[in-house]
Amino acid sequence: MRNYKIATLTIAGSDSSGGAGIQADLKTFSSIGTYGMSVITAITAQNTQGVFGVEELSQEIIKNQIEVVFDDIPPKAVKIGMVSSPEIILEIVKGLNKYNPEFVVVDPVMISKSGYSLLRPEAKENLIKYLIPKAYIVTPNIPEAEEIVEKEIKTLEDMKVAGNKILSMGPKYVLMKGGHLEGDAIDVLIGKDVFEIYKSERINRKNTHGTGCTLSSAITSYLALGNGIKESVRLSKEYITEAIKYSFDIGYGVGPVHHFYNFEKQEEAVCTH
Ligand SMILES: Nc1ncnc2c1ncn2[C@@H]1O[C@H](COP(=O)(O)OP(=O)(O)O)[C@@H](O)[C@H]1O
Ligand SMILES: Cc1ncc(COP(=O)(O)O)c(N)n1
Repeated sequence: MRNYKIATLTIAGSDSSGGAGIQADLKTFSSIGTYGMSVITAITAQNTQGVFGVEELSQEIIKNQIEVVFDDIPPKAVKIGMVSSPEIILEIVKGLNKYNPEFVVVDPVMISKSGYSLLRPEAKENLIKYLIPKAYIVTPNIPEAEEIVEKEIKTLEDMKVAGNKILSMGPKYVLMKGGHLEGDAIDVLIGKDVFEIYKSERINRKNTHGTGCTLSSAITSYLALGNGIKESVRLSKEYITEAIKYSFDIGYGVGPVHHFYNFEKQEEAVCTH
């Protein structure tokens, strides 16, 4: 059930092509039905073919954005994506400590699908030490989880082991995303008293730019709307699966998912009656 009076915030990088980062997050919030706000950490010159430039914003303007947003429209849930540098991470953690939002969803963005590094190597330590412990849920993909636990992940069993290791770093839940393995797209939710597997058929489409951003923003919206963790992940998995299924070719490279497939479906239903 949509409720545009419930505010959600994304703290992330801008993707000029609109498929990932801040733009994907705001589209997802809007599609699922929460009021979306943004704190921009970095600007990328990016399209469906790659990332061609990155400029980080100053700590000062990041702090400023966080404070004016929280002081005026406190978000029910916050999603954190590209954080780029050790200093930016510390600034965000300061903000989280000051305002203490109910739900913090951390998508530990490290490398874009096109292979460009979106997290400086020296920032990994702060990510693990300060940001991951603040998370209600952290949502690594396979390469990110491998980087965090410093171990290869090849099987579902490896995903469980790595997920438990990340859980021991302090978040309440870990969602290990299996999009990078072969076969069905299997994600695993791990918590102290929770273990759930979410499985969908692998969709044979190239348009997966921004899938991780979209999934984590969907979880943020569903949590903000009052769903429990298992239901939020189930609904988000359903949303990303359909968004990939309905994706269309735009640009010359790896295209975005269709964030508003649900609206198009509704229109089709109205037209046929
Ligand atoms: N080809 C696909 N078909 C169906 N689901 C997919 C596909 N690729 C990724 N997913 C799903 O999309 C979500 C994002 O996954 P993943 O690709 O692992 O993350 P990221 O975008 O961060 O690299 C997960 O729920 C994953 O299972
Ligand atoms: C600003 C920004 N944030 C996140 C991603 C990751 O998305 P993907 O893994 O689909 O490239 C990205 N490409 N750009």
